[in-house]
Amino acid sequence: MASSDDDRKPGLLSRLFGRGTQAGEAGTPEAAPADAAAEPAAKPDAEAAGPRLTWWRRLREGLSRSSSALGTGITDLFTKRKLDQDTLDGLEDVLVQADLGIDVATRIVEAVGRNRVGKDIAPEEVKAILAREVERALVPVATPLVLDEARKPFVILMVGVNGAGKTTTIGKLAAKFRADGRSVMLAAGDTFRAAAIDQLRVWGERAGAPVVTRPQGSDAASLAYDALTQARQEGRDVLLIDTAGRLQNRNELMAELEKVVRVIRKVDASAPHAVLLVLDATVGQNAISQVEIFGKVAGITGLVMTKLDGTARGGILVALAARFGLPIHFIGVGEGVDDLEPFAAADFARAIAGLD
Ligand SMILES: Nc1nc2c(ncn2[C@@H]2O[C@H](COP(=O)(O)OP(=O)(O)OP(=O)(O)O)[C@@H](O)[C@H]2O)c(=O)[nH]1
Repeated sequence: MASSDDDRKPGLLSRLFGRGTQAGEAGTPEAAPADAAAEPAAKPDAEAAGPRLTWWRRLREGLSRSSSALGTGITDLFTKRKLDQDTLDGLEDVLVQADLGIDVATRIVEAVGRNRVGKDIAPEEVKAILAREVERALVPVATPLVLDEARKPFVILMVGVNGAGKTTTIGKLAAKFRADGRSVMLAAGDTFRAAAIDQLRVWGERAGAPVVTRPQGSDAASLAYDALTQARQEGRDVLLIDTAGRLQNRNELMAELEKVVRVIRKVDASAPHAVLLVLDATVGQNAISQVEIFGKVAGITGLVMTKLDGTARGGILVALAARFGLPIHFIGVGEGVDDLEPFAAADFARAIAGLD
């Protein structure tokens, strides 16, 4: 059953989540779950007390582990040294270790080496070239998620491995869509984990979006079917469907995901209108096989990369962009509601290169 929240109160949402408020004012849901993972908007005390960080600062700080790994490698190589082949080889190693992928690494090394061998080159100059080449690789995939108003509801299916951040991302997206004045419904399709259902309920309450749930262990496909039927009847703008995390090598679970897609299409042959693969940046190269396999099973239309704040391997996003060319819609740099933003190529490139 959907909860009976009044979901047409964007004012409430802006009070709870709106930009320009203190993070610490983010409101406490009445039914706070016991599960720690179900406290999505909690912010560190220091941040709650201080002025809100702008997205740029959060991005810059979130990517600091990746940028300092790159920055240290570059500084060590390029300080007070004329550029030679050894330095360029060393640079390639640093870039590959930062998970940028061999194609982009080669392009950056070529760009740094062009007309500069035997000359002085400062680390800052290398970082600027790095930022420029990374941006060039990312521009084609930095595509916003466009909600087609003709689809009512616009159905978004969230897929990914366990713990990638699907439920949290749904909560953050629901808050964004509500802040834009859209009517949103959530479907707690992760029927394996009771905590995931509770977690989604809390996010739904916060965002003012009713959450369709079934008891733990229920059939995820039939829940998705019911949720879409209900969202249609109620004229919702957006339906976000959570799914249980599954490893890409577990065939039976992947088959279940196919079933969810098939069943959704019985209600609306054009649905799902977006299938977003949520990728945890900390997994590094494993993200590549996740994109390949989820792409085959569920027909991914776009990517969301989370936990860029928890890793030095943020470069994986660049490798994925170069390899698959799939749209990257959003990136996450923390657990709070404001820690997810549309993906912008230039900002990401400057942040990972450690430039201000
Ligand atoms: N640091 C950080 N943590 C995040 C981010 N996004 C999600 N998380 C955390 O990652 C953990 C897992 O997130 P969930 O949303 O429960 O992941 P899930 O994919 O729904 O997990 P399953 O239900 O097991 O499939 C939670 O503790 C989230 O708060 C992020 O961008 N940065």
